[in-house]
Amino acid sequence: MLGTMNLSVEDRLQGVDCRIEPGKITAICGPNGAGKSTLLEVLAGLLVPDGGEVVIGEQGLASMHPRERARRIGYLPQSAQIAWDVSVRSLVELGRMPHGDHLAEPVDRALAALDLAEFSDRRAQSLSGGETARVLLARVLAGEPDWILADEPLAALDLGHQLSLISHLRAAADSGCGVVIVLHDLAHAMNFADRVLVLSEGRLVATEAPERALSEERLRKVWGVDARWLGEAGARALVTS
Ligand SMILES: Nc1ncnc2c1ncn2[C@@H]1O[C@H](COP(=O)(O)OP(=O)(O)OP(=O)(O)O)[C@@H](O)[C@H]1O
Repeated sequence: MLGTMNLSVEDRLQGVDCRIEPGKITAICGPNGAGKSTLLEVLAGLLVPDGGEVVIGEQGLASMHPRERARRIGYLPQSAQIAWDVSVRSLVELGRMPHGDHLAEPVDRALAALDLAEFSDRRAQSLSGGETARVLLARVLAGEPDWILADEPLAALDLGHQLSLISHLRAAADSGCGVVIVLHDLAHAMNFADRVLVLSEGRLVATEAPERALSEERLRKVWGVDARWLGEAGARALVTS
């Protein structure tokens, strides 16, 4: 379990209590500035809250050794860029650093999962935005963390790679990993997440199954949008009119 108790960060998050389960995909949704990235950074241990705490299993995140934290949590920031002039494979291998080993198998698996085997020898800095996003996620997967925390991982991907990425995140969740993703695309959250946390102005206003968390009434209240869900469970589309 990854959870927070009475978390606060300046005027960005207030009194956030959440409990996130392993083996599931949890989406964090909310309007711009609601505090989604802030919550993810705090969950990853990259931002120290002003109040409250983050717990992972039975342990407070603050008391965990940084190497242990890096082994347990793989974090993918929003719009990340690659600063090193190295090959794609070398970059993905950096995911093994917290383990202090050079195991090839998890690196090969991560490269294959993200359709990157043919890019292995390319210079990482020569990739397109979407390819870069896939390489950075492959680095996270190569570390085989218990938790994957990803901020808008679908944003730079074309539709085919979005769906492929979602299926790999689902496979990670099915193998017991807890997957937490910030998503602006509410249809993706509705169709692919097991739980949805909704943030509004720094407060958590829902932690529920997607159908309830993203009800039409909540879209009106939180996003200020009149929209309707069409289609069947698992294949919903959001229309505005
Ligand atoms: N480093 C920072 N210092 C102070 N305030 C910040 C900082 N980063 C973000 N904020 C503010 O905190 C609030 C929450 O920001 P955050 O990035 O968590 O929102 P978000 O929900 O992820 O937004 P978006 O959908 O636009 O990415 C915003 O009002 C933002 O301006």
